[in-house]
Amino acid sequence: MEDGADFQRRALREAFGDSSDSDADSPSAADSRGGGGGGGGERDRARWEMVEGVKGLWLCPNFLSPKNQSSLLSAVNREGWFSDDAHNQAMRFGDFPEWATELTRLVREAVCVSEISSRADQEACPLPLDLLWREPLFDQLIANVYKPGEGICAHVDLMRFEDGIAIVSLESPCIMHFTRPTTDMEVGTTATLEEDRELTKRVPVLLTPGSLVLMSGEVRYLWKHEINRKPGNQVWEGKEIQQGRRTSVTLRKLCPSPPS
Ligand SMILES: O=C(O)CCC(=O)C(=O)O
Ligand SMILES: [Fe+2]
Repeated sequence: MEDGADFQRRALREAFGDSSDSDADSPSAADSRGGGGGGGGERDRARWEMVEGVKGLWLCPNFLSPKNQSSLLSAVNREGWFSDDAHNQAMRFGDFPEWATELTRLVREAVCVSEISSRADQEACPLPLDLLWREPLFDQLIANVYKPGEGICAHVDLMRFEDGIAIVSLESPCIMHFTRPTTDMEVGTTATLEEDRELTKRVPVLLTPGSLVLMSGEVRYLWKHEINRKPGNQVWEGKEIQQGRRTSVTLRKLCPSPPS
């Protein structure tokens, strides 16, 4: 029997259908993934990987096709936020530019029309359904531009944002590290401080251009994330990643403000 989640997935798939009302400047559902060619309604499903050991962390490496990555990058650049070198971060609250509304729609679609990697629990969903169907899904965006060597310190996103955070990566690939500090309960359960430190988990995740990360629950509230692009810290499968400029778009939802 079809359960509620199956129904919602199917309904959304039908709603998006294979329409291809693509706008040259905004990523469109019709060719958001795959090789970026052809149109004709052919599109790969979003392929999701559950990051082992980090509850609530999901990676979709094929979220945007190369063509859609360049459309999104042009749309971000056209905002003029980064036209002078001194600026490397821009934020928008509430009123999203059209491309960000479209990007939000694509995130929802990628969760609904998806393929879960066989290692993951097939029932698992990259975003809990109550978050997936909230309106709006996101109302705050940050665009970040990083020069080679630049990154972001380990942090948990501010509590003024709700659960359910998305990060879209463009241009240079990078490794994001997730760390979960030892909880008070765990401290002292090992014989030595050295062993205590071992309990601190550190998980690297490769963010390739066009990928999407979703964080909810434990990873959003209990884990820190960090990008350290100083030499020696971006090593994947034994090789140092060649660094170029990296742009990211982070989408979040503000918590309702307390009544005044
Ligand atoms: O640039 C990124 O990939 C992450 C940005 C981030 O974590 C943040 O702005 O809170
Ligand atoms: Fe963050």
